Amino acid sequence: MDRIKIVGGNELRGRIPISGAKNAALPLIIASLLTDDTLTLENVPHLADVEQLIRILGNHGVDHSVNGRREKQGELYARTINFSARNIVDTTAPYELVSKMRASFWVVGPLLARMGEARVSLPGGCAIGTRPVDLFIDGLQALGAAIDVESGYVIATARNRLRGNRYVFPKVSVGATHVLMMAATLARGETVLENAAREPEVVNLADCLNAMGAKVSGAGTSTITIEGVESLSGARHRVIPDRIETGTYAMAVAMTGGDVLLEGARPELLQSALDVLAKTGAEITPTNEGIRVKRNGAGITPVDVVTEPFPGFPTDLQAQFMALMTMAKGKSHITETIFENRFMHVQELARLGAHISLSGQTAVIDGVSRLRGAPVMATDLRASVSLVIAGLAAEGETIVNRVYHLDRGFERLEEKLSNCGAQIERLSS
Ligand SMILES: CC(=O)N[C@H]1[C@@H](OP(=O)(O)OP(=O)(O)OC[C@H]2O[C@@H](n3ccc(=O)[nH]c3=O)[C@H](O)[C@@H]2O)O[C@H](CO)[C@@H](O)[C@@H]1O
Ligand SMILES: C=C(OP(=O)(O)O)C(=O)O
Repeated sequence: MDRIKIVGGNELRGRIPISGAKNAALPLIIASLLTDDTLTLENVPHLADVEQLIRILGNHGVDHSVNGRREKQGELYARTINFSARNIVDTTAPYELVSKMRASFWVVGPLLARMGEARVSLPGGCAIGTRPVDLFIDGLQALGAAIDVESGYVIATARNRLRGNRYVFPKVSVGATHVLMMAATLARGETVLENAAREPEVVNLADCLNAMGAKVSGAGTSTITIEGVESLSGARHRVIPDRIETGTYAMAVAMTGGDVLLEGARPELLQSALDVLAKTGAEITPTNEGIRVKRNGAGITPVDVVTEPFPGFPTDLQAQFMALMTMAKGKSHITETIFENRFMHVQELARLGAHISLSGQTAVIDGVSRLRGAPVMATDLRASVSLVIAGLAAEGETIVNRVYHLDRGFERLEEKLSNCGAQIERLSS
């Protein structure tokens, strides 16, 4: 299994190109199931989750072709991928494929809306909480679907087309918002989703659906209205830059010190996180090319954060921010409100010398003046990258095990960081 070796202590200086967002690309790829025309997606990142989803869609009969730029002998990046779901040959998404990734469950919406049936395994994904699917089931039932859960599969049918309805989410859910929005595009009549997720990825999906001929309004607010249409067409659409990757590298610079331009990053996608970073003492400057992050000399000021749905501080940056706070000049509190088990990085950061105690859903971090490298291991994607950030600032060598978590969500991580002066390499075994 591959590992990442980091020798910490170098400042980061240079430019980091921000990739297309994993969490935007995944629902957009799934939206290709809604039409028998070609959906062309630009700026699709090369990530394990994307490749896995393409395999899952292939199983349903979706063809794809890839174009992109190639750097040296490496993989294609900044890819444009054409998806064609002309013939859907199978409406079952099997356990072997779906159990590896949460978002693959979302095929349930388009398959049901277009084919009138879907049989989808209950999902897997990052081990950060129980992650039930009750809101998907409730919401699809509100649109007229009949749903059974049998032997680990959700079996959904809507023989006479889904029917538009009003559905109020009892809790904000990004995934359930994506799925109900996609399903409602082909339903009979109007659907109104209230207490919907307002994440930029929801807006990106709504824009794509509208380019395909859907009638979606209000995405980005908590009320989304969808007027169902008979069918959708093909379109060409661009994946937004990854706000979590942006925030991750911004926190890395805030931690190591230095000066980096995050190319192509868009500040409005992560304003709350940038505001918090500015309070820690980092200098954040939006430019025509992206976001410039700088920290020279001065130490890191402790700041308290609470994770919240967008536009609040994102749970997907909680672990990275905790890494930064381990070296702050004093005590900070981080409260996780989205997932009940998203503190797996705490004990690993402690291996590097961090002082963190847990009190329910709040971590209390007592900043230390230095971290020391150590072998560490993480159980999920963002926790893994928090260990990379800490390793970049720690003295000596850090080995991060279970790199496959990182490969799910960070494109060319070692290359992007080493181009800015980090000593980081992948050890293949
Ligand atoms: C691929 C992708 O985009 N993943 C993101 C998505 O995950 P995902 O879409 O899975 O997250 P949700 O927004 O659905 O989860 C929010 C909360 O709602 C709960 N819930 C969700 C659905 C449901 O049926 N019942 C229920 O109780 C979840 O357990 C969690 O406590 O949004 C999360 C919250 O911003 C991010 O951390 C993930 O990176
Ligand atoms: C939790 C994440 O992904 P997933 O929802 O696919 O598990 C993430 O991207 O941080």
